[in-house]
Amino acid sequence: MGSEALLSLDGITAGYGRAALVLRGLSVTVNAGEVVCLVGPNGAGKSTVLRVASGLLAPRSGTVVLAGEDVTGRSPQDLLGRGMAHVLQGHSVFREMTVGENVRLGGYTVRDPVRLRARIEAVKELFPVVGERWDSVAGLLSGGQQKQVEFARALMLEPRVVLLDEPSMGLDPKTTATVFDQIDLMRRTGVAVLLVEQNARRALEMADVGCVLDLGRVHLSGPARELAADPRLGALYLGGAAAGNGGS
Ligand SMILES: Nc1ncnc2c1ncn2[C@@H]1O[C@H](COP(=O)(O)OP(=O)(O)OP(=O)(O)O)[C@@H](O)[C@H]1O
Repeated sequence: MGSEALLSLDGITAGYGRAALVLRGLSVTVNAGEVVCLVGPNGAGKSTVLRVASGLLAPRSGTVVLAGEDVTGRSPQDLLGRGMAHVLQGHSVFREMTVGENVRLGGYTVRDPVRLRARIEAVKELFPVVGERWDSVAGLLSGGQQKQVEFARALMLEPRVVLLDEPSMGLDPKTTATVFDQIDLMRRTGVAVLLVEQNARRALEMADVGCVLDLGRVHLSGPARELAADPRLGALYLGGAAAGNGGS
């Protein structure tokens, strides 16, 4: 679906403080209605790619283009307002607040009450558990349910690009499948999804395009299912979370 490039990172170099560069000429493009999955060993720089895309880390060189506009170096708030949503690794729901309060936080800049109500209804439809547990304290939900609350919160502003950092982390296989189904639903709404996953095999089964990061750049890329079958993918993990045993 859709061939409109919504997010393009081009020739990105980036790093932290005086330490060696983490990204060294990285380029990746995500089209509307497409899931692009970044895989690679621990420390390869996958989360760093998402941080550069969402404005949390300014690149040293290279460009970030969102829906045709050069947004390199813009703040996370600015990028959020332009349609970039970043769901961080781990759990980021406010555990003491209700599901409804968490979701409403994602729409705090929506001034029009009619639009706000419409967005709430839209995310409840996409993630039924959000509606069912609206008044529950978020910390009482299971890990997978909390992840769906995070997704709902991220979609409140109708983002064009969603960055997902290891959404299956800590989830059992059944819940992981549910979360991946939800990512598929996001894709069907026309959102461009840039996904980081350790669970390479499962993620590549669902993604459209796969990119293997190594030494700070995209080392291998292509149609996700072809990449999943590429023996070089396993070799790059060097006995770590190899594609063949990363699935669960
Ligand atoms: N805030 C930070 N300050 C300094 N160095 C950092 C910071 N965050 C990450 N790094 C370093 O940058 C490199 C890439 O980290 P990053 O988290 O992007 O990798 P990753 O591929 O997402 O790893 P993982 O699969 O383990 O989550 C690592 O060497 C890491 O130590």
